[in-house]
Amino acid sequence: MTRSSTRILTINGGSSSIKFALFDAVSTPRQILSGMIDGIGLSDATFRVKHVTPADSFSREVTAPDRAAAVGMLMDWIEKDASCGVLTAVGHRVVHGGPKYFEPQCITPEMLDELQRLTAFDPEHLPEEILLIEAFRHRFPELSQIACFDTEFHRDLPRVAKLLPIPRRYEAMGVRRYGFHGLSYAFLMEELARRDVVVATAGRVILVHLGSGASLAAVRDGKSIDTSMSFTPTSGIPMSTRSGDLDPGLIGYLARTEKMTVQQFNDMVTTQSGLLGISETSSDMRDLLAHETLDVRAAEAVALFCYQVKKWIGAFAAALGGIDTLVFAGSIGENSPVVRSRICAGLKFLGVELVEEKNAINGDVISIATAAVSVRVIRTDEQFMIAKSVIRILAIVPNGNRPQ
Ligand SMILES: Nc1ncnc2c1ncn2[C@@H]1O[C@H](COP(=O)(O)OP(=O)(O)O)[C@@H](O)[C@H]1O
Ligand SMILES: CC(=O)OP(=O)(O)O
Ligand SMILES: [Mg+2]
Repeated sequence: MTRSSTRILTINGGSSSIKFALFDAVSTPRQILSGMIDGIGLSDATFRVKHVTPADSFSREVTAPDRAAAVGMLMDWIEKDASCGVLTAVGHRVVHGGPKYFEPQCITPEMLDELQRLTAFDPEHLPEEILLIEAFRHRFPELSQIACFDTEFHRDLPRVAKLLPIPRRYEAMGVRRYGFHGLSYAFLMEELARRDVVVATAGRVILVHLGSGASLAAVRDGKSIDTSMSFTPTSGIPMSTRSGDLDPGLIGYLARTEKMTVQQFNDMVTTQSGLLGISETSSDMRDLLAHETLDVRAAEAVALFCYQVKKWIGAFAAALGGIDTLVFAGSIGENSPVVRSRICAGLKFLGVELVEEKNAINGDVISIATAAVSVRVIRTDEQFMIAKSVIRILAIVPNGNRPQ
C-alpha cells in the first residue's frame, strides 16, 4: 500500500470504546480497514485492526487509561502506519446535535462551541465526541472534519411523536423527541430499497437496531414517523447498561429514600441498568445467553429485553397501521437467532412468522414466504454512511483529489 492513496477516516466514539474505519476516497466508499480501541479506562484495553490485507491486521493489548490516551494512540498509528495511506478528511458520528444540527456538515470552531453548550443534551456521548474532534484538530489542523448526526433520520417526526407531555415551554428550549441511531437507520433503508424498493419507499417498516445501545424506528413511505429513543439515548427499550424508559416518579422516590443525587441517578440509568442491572453479571448478550440456564438473573435479563422489543413492535405496528417489513440489525439483531425468535414469538397475529432454519443462519429473509410481513436481517454500517457524507460534502472526486 502506498502512502499516496487518499483516505477518509470515520470515527464512532462510544463511552468505553473508539470504533473507526478507513475508506478509499472514491465515489462509493471502499472500506480498507475497521478497528477499535476498547476497554478504555480499564486495565485490559485492546487496539484491534482488521485490514483488507490480512498481514496488516493486528490485535494488541494497550494502556489507555482515558480517552485522551486512546485517541493519541489512534493518531500516532495513523501517522506512522503506511497501510493507512494519506488522510483527506475525518468524519465523526455525533450522536446529538440538539435543535440546531441535523444534516452532515463541516465542523467549525463555532459548531464546536455550540456542541459544548449542547453537552447537557447528551452528557454520555457529546463530551467524548468533542474530545475526539478537538484532538484531531490539534494534531492535524489542516484536515477537514465532518460531523454526521444520529438525529437527522428522525428530523421530521410528526408533531404527535415529537412532543413530550411536559409543560409546553420546554419545547422552545429544545426538549422534544429527537431519536438516534439515524446513521444505521438510513443505511438500512438504503439496503432495503435495493431489496424491495416498493416497501422502502411506500411501505410500513419497523427497523430494530439491537446493539449495546438499542432502539426501534417506525418508518412509513421511507420517513421516520416514530422511534423508541426520545430526548436522550437513555430512553426507549432496555439496553446493555441503559435502563430505557422508566417511571419518572422513580427519581423522586430514590431522592427521598436513598438521598440519591441527580448525578447518581444518571450514572445508574446509563451505566448500571439494562442487561447489566438485571443480570448483575454482564452487559453482554452473549454472556447472558450462555448462562441463562444456570442463572435466573441472566434468563430474566434476556426475557425482559425480548419482551420490551416485542412490545415496541406492537406499538409501532399500531402507529403504522400494520407492518410490511421488519428489519433486525446491530450486533444482537444481526447475530442472535434466539433473540430474534423470542422477539417474534406470538406476533403471528401481526403477520410475523419466522422460518427457524433461515433464522438460525441469520438469513437475509427469515420469514415464511406467505407471511404478511417479511422479516429481514441486514448488517448495518454506520461508518459507511459517514464516509459517504464526507465524500459528498467535500466533493471528493473519484481519484481522491478535491476539485480546485
Ligand atoms: N452472536 C451474538 N449473539 C448475541 N449477541 C451478540 C452477538 N454478537 C454480539 N452480540 C452483542 O451485541 C452487543 C454489541 O452490539 P454492537 O452493535 O456491536 O454495539 P455498539 O456498536 O453499540 O457498541 C453486545 O451486547 C454483544 O453481546
Ligand atoms: C445512540 C446510541 O445509543 O448509540 P450507541 O448504540 O452507539 O451507544
Ligand atoms: Mg452503536
